[in-house]
Amino acid sequence: MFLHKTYVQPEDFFWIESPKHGGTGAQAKNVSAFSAIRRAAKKVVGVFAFLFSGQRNLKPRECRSDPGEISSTHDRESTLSGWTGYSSPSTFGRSTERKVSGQYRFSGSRFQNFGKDSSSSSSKSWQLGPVIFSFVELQRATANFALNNQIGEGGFGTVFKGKLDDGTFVAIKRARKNNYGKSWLTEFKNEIYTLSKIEHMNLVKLYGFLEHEDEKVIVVEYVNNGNLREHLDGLRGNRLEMAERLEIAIDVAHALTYLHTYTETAIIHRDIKASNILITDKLRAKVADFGFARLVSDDSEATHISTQVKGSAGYVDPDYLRTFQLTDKSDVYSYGVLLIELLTGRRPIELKRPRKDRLTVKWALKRHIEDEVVLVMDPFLKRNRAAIEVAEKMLRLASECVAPTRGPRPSMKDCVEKLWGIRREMKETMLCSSASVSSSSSATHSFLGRDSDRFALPRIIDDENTTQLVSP
Ligand SMILES: Nc1ncnc2c1ncn2[C@@H]1O[C@H](COP(=O)(O)OP(=O)(O)OP(=O)(O)O)[C@@H](O)[C@H]1O
Repeated sequence: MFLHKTYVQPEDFFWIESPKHGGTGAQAKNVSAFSAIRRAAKKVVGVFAFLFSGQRNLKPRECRSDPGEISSTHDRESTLSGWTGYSSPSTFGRSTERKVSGQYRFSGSRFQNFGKDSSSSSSKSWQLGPVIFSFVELQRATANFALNNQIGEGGFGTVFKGKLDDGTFVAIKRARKNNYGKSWLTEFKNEIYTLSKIEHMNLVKLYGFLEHEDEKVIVVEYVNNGNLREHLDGLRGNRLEMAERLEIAIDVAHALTYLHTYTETAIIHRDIKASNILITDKLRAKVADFGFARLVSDDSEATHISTQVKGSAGYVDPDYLRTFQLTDKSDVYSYGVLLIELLTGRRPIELKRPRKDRLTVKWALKRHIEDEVVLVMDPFLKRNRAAIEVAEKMLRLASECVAPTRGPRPSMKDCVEKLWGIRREMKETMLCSSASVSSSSSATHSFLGRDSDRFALPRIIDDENTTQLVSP
């Protein structure tokens, strides 16, 4: 419960930890629900004031107003809470190649969500919107940032697993202290701002942050089963099966479609890669790490934004590298690389391989042209008919995504539709194979749903259709 915590006064633009509010005393616990709600509202105002500081001197009251500015998007956003994958037909087919807005805009809808949720006095305050944590609280959550709570390391800093006072597990991203350049600070604010605007089951949720003296910390939803790269490397138990890889591909495609098409302001992630795809215990995917993300305005005239190139080696769109023009199709390129990574198990760049095989995309596409898809498949994947068919179709889709120029690349929404088609066909193939196997022999088959909440896929244990594993 955080309603007793420090709240930003509306007139403040920067949060300063105040001992007067920082404790967990009985007095604080006794605040009425009404005053708690008001204080939490002020705190949300403060979060956004913090984000806007240095960009424009925005008074909190102004955040709420400007109905003209928000009216076109508000209805859409309000229909999106609890989004499950498909919605907002009005946006079907609209171009998502839009230009970056000059200033970040705040729609005000978060206040409305806040008002709605706050009727429950038992709700956790981060559910009402991002909150500002105290350092003491985060120290408590991580046993003073103990080494054994460390779960990751990235360009930004160190990631810790933490347990908040209310029992919620969180991931706490603590910035490296010698890191504080201008662009780094932008990355920090960017991640908070972008995450605060989004809500989707395939994207990590922002709970709050801390900016106090030289401490910069982001607190997000904890995703408990490592990242995709760890799964492909076999560091997380069983290797992923083809059906599981396909589910992950669909989850990531949903997340990107949401970001490109259904958010109030379109968002380009800019750093899609396997280590930024977090995996749940049910083997579902959540996209993380919005440090490089860019918001784009809804100007249908604009086709791109010009920006300094950001991203990770092997995943960056060559068209973006060449032109410095960023569009949502740059995410589509990275997504194509990710599809190939899912199929092959290889990293995009593998320096230990012979020169001609080092660039995985090039290597895989050559095999695709030569009709040797089975040789591209991760050696740990079963080679049954259904899996090979999925590999062929996924590779075809990946080859479209990694087209050298952005024009012919599909949108993420197109990818979602194609992937659902692949999934449907895989299910049919599996059912056919399963039926023919059981009628011609006593081969066993079972219906397992280890991977998915969606619905169980048949998993053929019999390997009658297995082709010989040929090492590439
Ligand atoms: N919400 C989370 N839940 C669980 N683990 C996480 C979470 N966020 C990050 N991690 C773990 O920490 C690792 C590093 O995450 P982080 O987002 O800091 O990487 P990064 O800074 O983007 O790295 P890079 O700069 O190389 O892109 C992830 O690969 C993941 O294993």
